[in-house]
Amino acid sequence: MRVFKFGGASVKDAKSIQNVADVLRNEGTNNVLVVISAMGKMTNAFEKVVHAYIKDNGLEDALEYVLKFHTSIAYELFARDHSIHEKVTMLFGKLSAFFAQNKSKDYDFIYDQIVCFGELISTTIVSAYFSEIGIGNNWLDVRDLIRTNNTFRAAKVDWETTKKNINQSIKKDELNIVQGFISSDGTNTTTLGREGSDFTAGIFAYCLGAESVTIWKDVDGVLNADPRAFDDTTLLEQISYEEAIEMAFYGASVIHPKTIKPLQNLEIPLHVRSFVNYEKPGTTVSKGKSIYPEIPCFIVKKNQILVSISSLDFSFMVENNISHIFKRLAEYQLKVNLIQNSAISFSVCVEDNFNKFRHFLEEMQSLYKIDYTEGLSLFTIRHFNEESRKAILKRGVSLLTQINKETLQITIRE
Ligand SMILES: Nc1ncnc2c1ncn2[C@@H]1O[C@H](COP(=O)(O)OP(=O)(O)O)[C@@H](O)[C@H]1O
Ligand SMILES: N[C@@H](CC(=O)OP(=O)(O)O)C(=O)O
Repeated sequence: MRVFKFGGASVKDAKSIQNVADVLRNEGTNNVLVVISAMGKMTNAFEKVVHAYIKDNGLEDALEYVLKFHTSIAYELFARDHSIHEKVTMLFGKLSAFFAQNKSKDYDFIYDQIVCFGELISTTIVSAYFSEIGIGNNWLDVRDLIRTNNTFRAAKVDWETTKKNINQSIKKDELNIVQGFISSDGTNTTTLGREGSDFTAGIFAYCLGAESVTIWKDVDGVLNADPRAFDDTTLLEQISYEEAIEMAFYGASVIHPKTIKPLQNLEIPLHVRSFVNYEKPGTTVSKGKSIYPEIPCFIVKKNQILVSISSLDFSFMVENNISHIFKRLAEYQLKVNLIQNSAISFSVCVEDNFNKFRHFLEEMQSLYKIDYTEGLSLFTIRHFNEESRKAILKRGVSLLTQINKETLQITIRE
């Protein structure tokens, strides 16, 4: 069986959904399982519904936006009297029923019960469209298949139950359609973490012992840099699982990091291909050659804060105070991207995704001498050479550099 994953960008409007059908016709639909994400940026839009519901402010507008988005796509794809419109209305009815019945104040629980509708609606529309144009398919509710614990928004997979469920339900000689990102603890909906649909594809491939996984993208494959941040990019034809994990670790946003391990365990090749130029082979991630062509790869992380911490009495920064600092960094959910230590100062480059840096600072300033610079970019170059290093240094003032065997990292004020 082949597993395909179509992300939000591939189903962002009616035309894109028609294009997905073209891709499948070209690839063949027998013995295929398709994982589909919410359309376009709909998960972000459903997050706004969550905030509005919790704050009890603006819920109607937030809902109206997602409803209009989906209904207009459905009206473009189907006749006015098609049963899909009723199905979409029913799904929104289920969401309203949740608002009416919910008594929980647990943010993460509420989040999962709401955002899951992005994937439920997208797969319902895509499945109906495929049926309409003669592509028979088997729509499945992935919540009956992927079993997790109840850590809402970051659920952990129960692999044994999931494998059993999947192998009992998937029709191997048909086109199966499932939702990415969402799952269940047996009672309630859970989610696997933002951008988790790639991981869903990895879960299915592992449980089915699939022949391959293909992630269909709006780019030709894995490039040596994000084309949104770099002008000249080159397609990587082949990378190893380890290289893909390294790239994801440093922040390349092209493949979700959790996807690789289950595939590597069974040596299932992962293809990253273009849903626009679908005749092209794209990138293959598999066992073997680390990277081909062997060129420097660039990863950039914006909005970094470089913090330099030294003791107030000029004593050395050693185990006891560094361990204390790390404990606090974890408590304030500051993501550490780079660490450098010298005798009296300890530097970290962090990301403040939860707006907690100010609180961290307040606490630390009473204990240590702190210098910090905000608004930096952290550039990582895998397989660096002198030319690539110079190219990055041209982008601004370098504040901190670190070199590992294959990897150069530079914090820059652009
Ligand atoms: N190294 C890279 N190679 C290819 N694309 C990359 C890379 N790094 C970042 N990207 C970006 O990832 C985008 C595709 O991811 P995304 O929009 O999240 O797709 P999806 O809708 O499938 O989740 C590309 O348009 C590209 O801008
Ligand atoms: N819709 C979810 C899951 C996902 O993976 O989406 P995408 O494939 O569009 O990145 C999200 O946006 O987080």
